[in-house]
Amino acid sequence: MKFTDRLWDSVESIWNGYLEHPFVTGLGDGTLDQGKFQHWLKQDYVYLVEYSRLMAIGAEKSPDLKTMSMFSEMLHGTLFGEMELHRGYAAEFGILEEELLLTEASAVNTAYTSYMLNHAQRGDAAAVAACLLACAWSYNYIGRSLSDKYPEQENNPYKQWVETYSGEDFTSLNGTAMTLLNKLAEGKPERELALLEEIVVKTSLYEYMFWDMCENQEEWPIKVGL
Ligand SMILES: Cc1ncc(CO)c(N)n1
Repeated sequence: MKFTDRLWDSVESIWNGYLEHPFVTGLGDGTLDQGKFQHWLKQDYVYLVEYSRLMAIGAEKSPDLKTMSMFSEMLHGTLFGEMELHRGYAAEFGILEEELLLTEASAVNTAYTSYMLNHAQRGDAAAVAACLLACAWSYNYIGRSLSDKYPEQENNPYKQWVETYSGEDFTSLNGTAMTLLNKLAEGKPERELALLEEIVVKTSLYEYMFWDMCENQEEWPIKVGL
C-alpha cells in the first residue's frame, strides 16, 4: 500500500466537506460572489509566495538530485503556471500584480503558512513534501470533482479556475507531489509516518479554514492599519 493510500483514508471525510462548501460549489456553478472571489485571489497570491518558499526549502533538503528536481519542478509550476491564473484574473478585474503582492495575509492564511514553514524548517525533505501535499492534491481533487459535476462551464466566470485545477499541468504537478512523498516516506518507522500523517491532516483542516476565511472575507478580528 502506498503511503498516499493511507493518507487518503484519514483525509477523505475532510475533503468531501470542501465539495459541499458554499465557496467551492459557487466556483463550480458560477454563482460565487465576485467580492469573495477577489478576496481568495489576493489572499491566495500571497499564500502561494510562502508556499513557493517551501519548495525551495525542499530542494535544499533533498537527499539527491532526482528529489531536488521534483521540488524544483513543482516550484516552477507554481510560479509560472498556477500563479498565471491569479495574474490573469487580477488583470480582468483591473488589479495590478503589485496590489496583489501588497495583500496583508489574513489570520488563517498566516497560521496556515506559518504551520507549514515551521515543519518544513524543523523537518527533513519528507516533512516538506508532507506540508505540500494537501494543497496540491486537494485543489486537483476539487477541480476534477467540479468539472465532473458541472460539465457545462461556458458561462461560468470561474471556468478558468476549474480548468486550471482540473487540467493536465496541475494534475501532473500533483502527481509529482504524491510521488515525492511516497518516495521520501519509504522505509520510515511508524513514529515518523504518524507525524507526516498529522501534517497532512492538519494542513487539510487549514484548507477548510481557508475556504471559510474566503467565504466570510475575513482578515484579522481588529483593523490596525499596518
Ligand atoms: C490555500 C491554497 N491551497 C492550495 C492551493 C493549490 O496550489 C492554493 N492555490 N491555495
